[in-house]
Amino acid sequence: MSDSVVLKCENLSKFFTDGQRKIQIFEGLDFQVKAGESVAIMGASGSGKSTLLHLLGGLDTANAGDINIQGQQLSKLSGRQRGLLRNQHLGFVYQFHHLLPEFSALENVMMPLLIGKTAKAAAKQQATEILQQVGLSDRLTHRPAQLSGGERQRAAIARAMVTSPACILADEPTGNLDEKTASSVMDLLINLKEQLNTSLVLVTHDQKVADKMQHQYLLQQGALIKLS
Ligand SMILES: Nc1ncnc2c1ncn2[C@@H]1O[C@H](COP(=O)(O)OP(=O)(O)OP(=O)(O)O)[C@@H](O)[C@H]1O
Repeated sequence: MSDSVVLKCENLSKFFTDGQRKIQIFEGLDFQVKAGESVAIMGASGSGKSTLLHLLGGLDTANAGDINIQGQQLSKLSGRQRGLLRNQHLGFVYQFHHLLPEFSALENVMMPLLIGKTAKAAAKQQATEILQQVGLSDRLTHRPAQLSGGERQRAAIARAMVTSPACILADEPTGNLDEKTASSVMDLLINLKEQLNTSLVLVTHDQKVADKMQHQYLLQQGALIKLS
């Protein structure tokens, strides 16, 4: 495993305002993820886990502090540049698959490559290969509604991984699955991450899922505490 830092945040603070009231979610967070590392972020409901993941993915902006991804400081990028960085370096997996319903599994997985200007034939080949790796080679033309819950999450993982991103940001990726399916989807995610040396930052309530990660953090009362 290389020691290079893929994602780093320093002194990160976020609050929301509700009328006159300021709701501080967290303050002064420092956190970094090296190439190939896997990290679980745990914490009670409402502690700010999803908010942190949104900031790391450039989907929301911090009130203070810096986020650096692959050497690029998010606050210095335009919206377009942030979109490019997301497309090139990050992959996202959510609790609900967020596959586009009118497109097949293959088309959904090709999408990030096409957005990144990969030629259509090459995109089709790469998407087919990764769908084979996640065990969906006989589901290529199925639309999301024609897939099981576990299959949809496998397709969502394939879509997140197809660009070989530096880091995957996953928000409760197995939160909507039964225990057995969740376990096989997690094993698949970890397997692919190992093969591609992708870093993984995963938000979860589930201690069993967190135990599969190399490091664990707890978000509590606005602070991020390193547990392991
Ligand atoms: N856009 C917003 N405006 C105001 N408050 C918000 C906004 N987004 C989130 N919050 C508040 O910030 C807090 C943290 O929310 P967040 O979704 O990050 O928590 P979480 O730890 O991911 O919770 P859960 O485990 O239940 O998903 C919550 O109290 C939530 O109500």
